[in-house]
Amino acid sequence: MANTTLLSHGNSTGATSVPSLPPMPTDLASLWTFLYSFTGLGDWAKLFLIGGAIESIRRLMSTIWTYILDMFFLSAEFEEHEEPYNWMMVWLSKQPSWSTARSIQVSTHRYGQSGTANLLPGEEGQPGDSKKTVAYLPAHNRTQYIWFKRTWLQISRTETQTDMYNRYPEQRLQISMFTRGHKTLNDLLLEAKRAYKTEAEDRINLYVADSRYNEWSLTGCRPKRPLSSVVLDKGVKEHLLADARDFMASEKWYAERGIPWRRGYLLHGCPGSGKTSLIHALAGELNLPIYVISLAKRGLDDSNLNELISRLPSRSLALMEDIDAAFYRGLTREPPQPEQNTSGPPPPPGAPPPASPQGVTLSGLLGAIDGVTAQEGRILFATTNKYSALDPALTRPGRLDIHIEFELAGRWQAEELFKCFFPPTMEDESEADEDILEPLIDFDEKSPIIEHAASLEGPQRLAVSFADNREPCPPMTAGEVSRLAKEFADRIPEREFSMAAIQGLLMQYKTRPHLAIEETAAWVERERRRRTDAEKKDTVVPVEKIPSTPPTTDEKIAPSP
Ligand SMILES: Nc1ncnc2c1ncn2[C@@H]1O[C@H](COP(=O)(O)OP(=O)(O)OP(=O)(O)O)[C@@H](O)[C@H]1O
Repeated sequence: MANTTLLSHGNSTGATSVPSLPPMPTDLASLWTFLYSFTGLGDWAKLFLIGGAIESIRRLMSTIWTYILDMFFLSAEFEEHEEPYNWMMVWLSKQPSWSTARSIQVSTHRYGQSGTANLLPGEEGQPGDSKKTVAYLPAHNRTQYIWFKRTWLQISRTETQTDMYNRYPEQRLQISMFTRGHKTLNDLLLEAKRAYKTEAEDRINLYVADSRYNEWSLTGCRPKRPLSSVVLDKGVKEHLLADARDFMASEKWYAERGIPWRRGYLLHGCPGSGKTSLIHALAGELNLPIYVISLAKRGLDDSNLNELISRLPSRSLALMEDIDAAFYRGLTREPPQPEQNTSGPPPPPGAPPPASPQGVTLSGLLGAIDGVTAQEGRILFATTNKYSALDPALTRPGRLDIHIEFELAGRWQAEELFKCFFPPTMEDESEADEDILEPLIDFDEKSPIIEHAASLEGPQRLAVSFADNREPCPPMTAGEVSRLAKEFADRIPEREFSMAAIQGLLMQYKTRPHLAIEETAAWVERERRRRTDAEKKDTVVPVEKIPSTPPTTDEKIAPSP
């Protein structure tokens, strides 16, 4: 009241009067009464309380819902760099649901299966093409539903960013299902794995190191190569196969004697003699995937290599090609020397030494091959063309137990290779009939194409030889093939050319065995001349110019590092 009086007094000049304020609160109750006296604030308080209550109820409901979902829904995630992702994608591509789905991805990706898949459903394609059709898959960033054995599956595919430039986006697949136990998921995985394996039955999976995660990643697969197509001196491949089979079946034997269950093979010798081809064929026989280790790969150092080798799955085949070439100046136990920078300004004082060009050292490699972290149950194959450059520590038993030398082709190998190229297509005739087939090379008796080819000379003749490779091979009995093979081998000098070179010769006459034999002597002369010229010039032998591109059967398992 005193205030009011005061104000009244102040307004004695005739100004309008101001209503009096409630007294200032002195305790909590009066503070509440004081605040409540402001009508707007009271409404705000009500709103606040109601909003808070609604949000709490929403959160509670969400927790209960998540709990219910967790109880009744099972959610499985698949990441692109892991193998189950490929199983699932192959399985999904086989589901008929996508042919009627409203939102799909049309994909030519084969998820670890080899070959291309470019045909559309119903499309015929060229003869000889792969008959694989493009796959229909669930679209990205959409949730889709399909049934699996009366269980409802919710499928979502997403792409996650792995670095700030999103250079290597990673695909993820999430499958949720309305089920309490893991049985349905196991059944699904089993079915997907089976579908994947059926597709890959006659193939070998190839893995290389993925530098992003330093993990193995499936790069593709190759058709299995029949062991019979690799022609080596008698008994070599049989011995190797028997040894590898025995090793795979001897886990207990190794454990009982405390010997690490590992086996190493070193294949050495001249280029193009079948080292890689043999490994490829053996992997197919043993049904093992191949893990290619490129020691010269940029960024691979001792610790990465160690980690990779320790991550090799048991029962796998690790391949180190050109093991000598992986090292900067041959294999040595010396630590890597940093390169001398002879050009450009000298490094500032205190600057770190330049990075060594040598990522993996010999001691790092030795440790990785048989160190404590090295995986058990794996077979290691190493190849080299420079056996003498290898350190004895690397080639000692325990690391590389069996060494096999590959020589230039012998006559017997040339003969067998010829038989591989021209298998018999007719039943053997009686002995009497076989005699009629003599003499072996008789161009008068051959088809007009052969007659024409025989009448040509030099490069023209070579050009015709490729153009005519589409002609069917003349039918031959086993007896005739044997005689032709012998005739061919007699014209190949013993241990002078590699099997790859002889294969190159036969490739030019894929369907004309007689012409191949006829051409052999000239080919040998040409090769010798080329070699002498190259030796004179001391240069690399250039590959012979080929007039048209024949189909290639490059059997390299992995690209050279
Ligand atoms: N012994 C062989 N039997 C059958 N084919 C062979 C043989 N040797 C080589 N070839 C053929 O030659 C080509 C090259 O063979 P491969 O790559 O296996 O030789 P390599 O010894 O591993 O050569 P490099 O040492 O240069 O890597 C392949 O196409 C393969 O089919």
